[in-house]
Amino acid sequence: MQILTKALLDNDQLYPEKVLQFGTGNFLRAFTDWQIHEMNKQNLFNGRVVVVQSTPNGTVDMINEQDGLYTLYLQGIKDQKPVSEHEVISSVSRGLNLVNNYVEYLAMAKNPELRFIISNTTEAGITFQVEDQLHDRPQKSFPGKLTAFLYERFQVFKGDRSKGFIILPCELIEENGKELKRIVLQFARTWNLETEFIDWVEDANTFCNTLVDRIVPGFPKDTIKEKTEELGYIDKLVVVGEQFHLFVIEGPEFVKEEFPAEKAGLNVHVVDDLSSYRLKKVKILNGAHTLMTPVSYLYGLNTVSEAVTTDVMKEYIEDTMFNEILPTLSFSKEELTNFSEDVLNRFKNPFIHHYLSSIALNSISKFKARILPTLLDYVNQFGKLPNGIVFSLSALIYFYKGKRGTEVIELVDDEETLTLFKKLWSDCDDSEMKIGDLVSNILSDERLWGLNLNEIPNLTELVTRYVVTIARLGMTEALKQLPHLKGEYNESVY
Ligand SMILES: NC(=O)c1ccc[n+]([C@@H]2O[C@H](COP(=O)([O-])OP(=O)(O)OC[C@H]3O[C@@H](n4cnc5c(N)ncnc54)[C@H](O)[C@@H]3O)[C@@H](O)[C@H]2O)c1
Ligand SMILES: O=P(O)(O)OC[C@@H](O)[C@@H](O)[C@H](O)[C@H](O)CO
Repeated sequence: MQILTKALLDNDQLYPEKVLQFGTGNFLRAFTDWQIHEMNKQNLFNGRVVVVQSTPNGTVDMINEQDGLYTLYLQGIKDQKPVSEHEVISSVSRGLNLVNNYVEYLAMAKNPELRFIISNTTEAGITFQVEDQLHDRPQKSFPGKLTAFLYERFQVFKGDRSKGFIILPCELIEENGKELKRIVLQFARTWNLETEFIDWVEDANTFCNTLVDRIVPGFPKDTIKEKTEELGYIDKLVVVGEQFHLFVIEGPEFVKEEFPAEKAGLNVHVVDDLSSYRLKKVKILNGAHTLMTPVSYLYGLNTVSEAVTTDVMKEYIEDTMFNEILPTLSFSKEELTNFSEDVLNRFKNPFIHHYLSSIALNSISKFKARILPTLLDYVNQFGKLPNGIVFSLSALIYFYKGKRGTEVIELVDDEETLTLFKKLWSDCDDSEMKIGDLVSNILSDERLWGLNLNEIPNLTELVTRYVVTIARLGMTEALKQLPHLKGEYNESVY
């Protein structure tokens, strides 16, 4: 069987390179690269993407081996019917590995048609790294690399204001565009670059805040054999995503003209303020993912669809979403209910195997960003603890013991966090006193949570009670007991 390359395609339209993309992962290939492909099909964009790899485990070698081509499966409910479609995406021109191809990377700054910079370097990517220098090849951080590229552009076109970029970071952090710009300017100052360059970064470039939404489990490791037979060629870069997509860009009107995805019929919106979209999506969708992961995994389940369709778990997830997350949001009840029901239907997508283990990556910082604000809002608004959320926090602490029965859980988090949990759990037996000490130690750690959680009334006691129950009875039994353990907190507030 042949590998997917240009030789297998009839249509070999060579559009100019208009987009520089940082991050070679599944998500962007199923999201913005697909959107560009869709716009190209309608002659609305007529441009291609150069993908640059920043970390050693990227995919550029495979991208180049396949002439930038890959197959995207979009599976889910479309117009109320289950749909599975697949298509070869041809919007990527080539990939560059910055360790070997830094000269080619900087040379792209000379291309007058280059207009967009898109990134998804995970939440860890948009950071300032003090050791980065302008002359490094490459700089370690993504903003460091970007600053060096922008400086090259500024020099090549002698500060021409018409040669700046529209910058669309897709990392799931608050005000991603604003934060990226802040760090680029920090590098410019740290590297003592001219004030004219700083002015050019400010005036000629548009850093947009964005919000992305599409569930992309990535490479279909379970079904690749059947898919390869169906396709009739070998594709090492197959990506699976759901049908649903939403891209909200906070930016000026001209972005809509230059990135005419909405005109192409896609669910892409250029708006003045995306905060309400973000609040709903992160608190409800990502919040529910993060909330269910340790509980469902310890219960013995492996995927999101299993979790939202297994009776006791379904009840736990829905109860917590509707009674604890939703009441902290100030949108109409109807809007929140509809949004949550849509999210639950997306989670049930029978085609998609979205592994809880992949959502579990960096769970502590995800809990802090995606659930903790809801816990705090709930306590402030209602003067009591949200039990379902507290139970998830307890399950998370137990999850970081690293065992599901006899199976070892491959925890992926930063070194410091893993070392802390390992030490605390190795000193702990199942006695209430020891677990109480462990819980109190973890909750007090401001590096993990940004504040001392022991200061929240009754939280330490309730988490201890739940962790003890999980440790002694196991998750299945603990979950069954949750309604009784809730005691006085059991009534609904919504
Ligand atoms: N998969 C989804 O369903 C989905 C949906 C919306 C948003 N996202 C966001 O996408 C990210 C994960 O991306 P993915 O699903 O494509 O995973 P992935 O592992 O396929 O890709 C991650 C990419 O980030 C790069 N990267 C990782 N750490 C980096 C760092 N410190 N600096 C620079 N680059 C770095 C990797 O090289 C890789 O190219 C998450 O941050 C998530 O919030 C994912
Ligand atoms: O991608 P992560 O690891 O940051 O978070 C896991 C999921 O919550 C996330 O990927 C969602 O599926 C996505 O944000 C939906 O748009």
